[in-house]
Amino acid sequence: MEPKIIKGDGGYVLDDVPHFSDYLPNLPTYPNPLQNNPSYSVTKQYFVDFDDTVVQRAVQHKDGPRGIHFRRQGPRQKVYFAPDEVKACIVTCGGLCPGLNTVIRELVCGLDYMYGCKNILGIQGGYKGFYARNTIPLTPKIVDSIHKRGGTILGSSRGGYVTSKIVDSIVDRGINQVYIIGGDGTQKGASVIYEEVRKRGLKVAVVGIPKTIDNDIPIIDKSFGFDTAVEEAQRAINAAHTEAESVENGVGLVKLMGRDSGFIAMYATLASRDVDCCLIPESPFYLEGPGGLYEFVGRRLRDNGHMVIVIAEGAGEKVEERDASGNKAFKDVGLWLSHMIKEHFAQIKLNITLKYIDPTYMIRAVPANASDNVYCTILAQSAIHGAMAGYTGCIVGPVNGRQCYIPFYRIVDKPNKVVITDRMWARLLSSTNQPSFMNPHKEAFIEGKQDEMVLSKITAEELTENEKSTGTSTSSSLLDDNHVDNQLLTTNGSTPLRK
Ligand SMILES: Nc1ncnc2c1ncn2[C@@H]1O[C@H](COP(=O)(O)OP(=O)(O)O)[C@@H](O)[C@H]1O
Ligand SMILES: O=P(O)(O)OC[C@H]1O[C@](O)(COP(=O)(O)O)[C@@H](O)[C@@H]1O
Ligand SMILES: [Mg+2]
Repeated sequence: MEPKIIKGDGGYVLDDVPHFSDYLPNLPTYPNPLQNNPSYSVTKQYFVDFDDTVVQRAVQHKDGPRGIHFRRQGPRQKVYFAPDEVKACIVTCGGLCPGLNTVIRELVCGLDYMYGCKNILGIQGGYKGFYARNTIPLTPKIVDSIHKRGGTILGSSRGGYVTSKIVDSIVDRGINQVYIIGGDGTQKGASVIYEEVRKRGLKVAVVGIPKTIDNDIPIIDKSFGFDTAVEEAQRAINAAHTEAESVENGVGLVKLMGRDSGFIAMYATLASRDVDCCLIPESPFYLEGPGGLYEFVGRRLRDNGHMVIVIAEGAGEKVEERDASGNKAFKDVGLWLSHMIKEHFAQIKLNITLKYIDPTYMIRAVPANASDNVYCTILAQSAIHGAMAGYTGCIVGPVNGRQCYIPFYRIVDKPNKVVITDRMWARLLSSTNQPSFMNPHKEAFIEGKQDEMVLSKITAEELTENEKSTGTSTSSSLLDDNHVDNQLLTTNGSTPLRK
């Protein structure tokens, strides 16, 4: 996908999204029907100015370039579809996520109530449903109360992506608006569907709505369902804490989702304050020796009598196999860590009681909470406004709190990960006061990663790279934090921990 870059004064760059007019000149346009809708026409500012854009980086310097911007979402004065011309379809792909049904509901209701489009199809069972299943009609009545249920009424799947068959099905069914709800894998597929649609010269808008509890979609502030998942994870952490504090030397261990990105574990830890140690894929850890996990567990048990550990599923694990979409599939890291901790303390003859809680699917199978429901509504309406206005080849999502249209190529490039040299991870370390495992003199050895020894030492070049990619300059303060951590852990219990 060729980037569509528009440059302006002072280093202004608009990373624009594709539009029908890029490859289909002279299409007819129509006045936006919202102009006659009493709910909107009284709001003079309702239509978005063509030039409205949103800056990617909120923090700016006096003499710095204005930087990258994205096109602001919202209804335009002109639309590229007459209401009865629209044949829309909705598909949900990948793992479940709180809010999927809300997005489906709001797409159906928004298309009907705002633009008078009544021809809407549900594709069942993810991408393969385009060519292997029948569609179902969707109306506001059918979707009226689905937001109260978890999951997706359309069903979902991994794998089964065949571009030509999907686009053939779009053409055969006369579909001209495709709403694709899914995570990073899904949006990669959506991007290829857009390319094929464009190659065939079709007037079909392809718009993605990013979904994933992992929060691994870059550029956007966060993905829908993430908040709900973090909230639901609190119940597991509370249970682990209650169990741990009720016995002598109690250890509660909670495993949360997060294949490559530890956002759920990090935010659930920050929200809870009962967690003593959070382990995520981005931050290698080691068990033995000074600054290692065993030492820290021993210390917390001595000081507090109990402790809680949260571990993300992808933390320090060896990839066992791949799922149908090609994603990493792991052995249970929680079981492995439970076993290792129990064995270690048995060996040093300290009686501990460890309770392992795995709420994996519980945190994503629930309906969306209030804030995610609002977020899903905004995303669905933004997607509709964009497709009606002729935008395509993009996702919708918030950047610095403002909804934008972001070209596919921007988000399929590189997954969003916790940057351990960034302030948020530093906040977590200050909140739990756990070791950073950044001992510059030690290799972080992770059981199961023998083939892929992970070095905990972060090199100067890596820090500089991180600064470049995040625009932060926390590295030196973090190295200081790390220094303090190591001091705390090598004083053999004599230095009081902050907690
Ligand atoms: N690189 C890719 N190109 C095309 N389709 C893909 C790609 N990666 C994943 N998909 C398809 O997208 C769908 C969902 O992907 P998956 O990774 O399982 O979930 P998610 O979208 O939530 O990350 C699957 O049907 C999968 O086959
Ligand atoms: O067992 P499943 O359905 O493959 O789901 C497990 C995966 O789902 C996730 O929560 C989210 O995955 P996607 O967003 O890629 O669908 C991962 O963290 C986890 O590894
Ligand atoms: Mg994914």
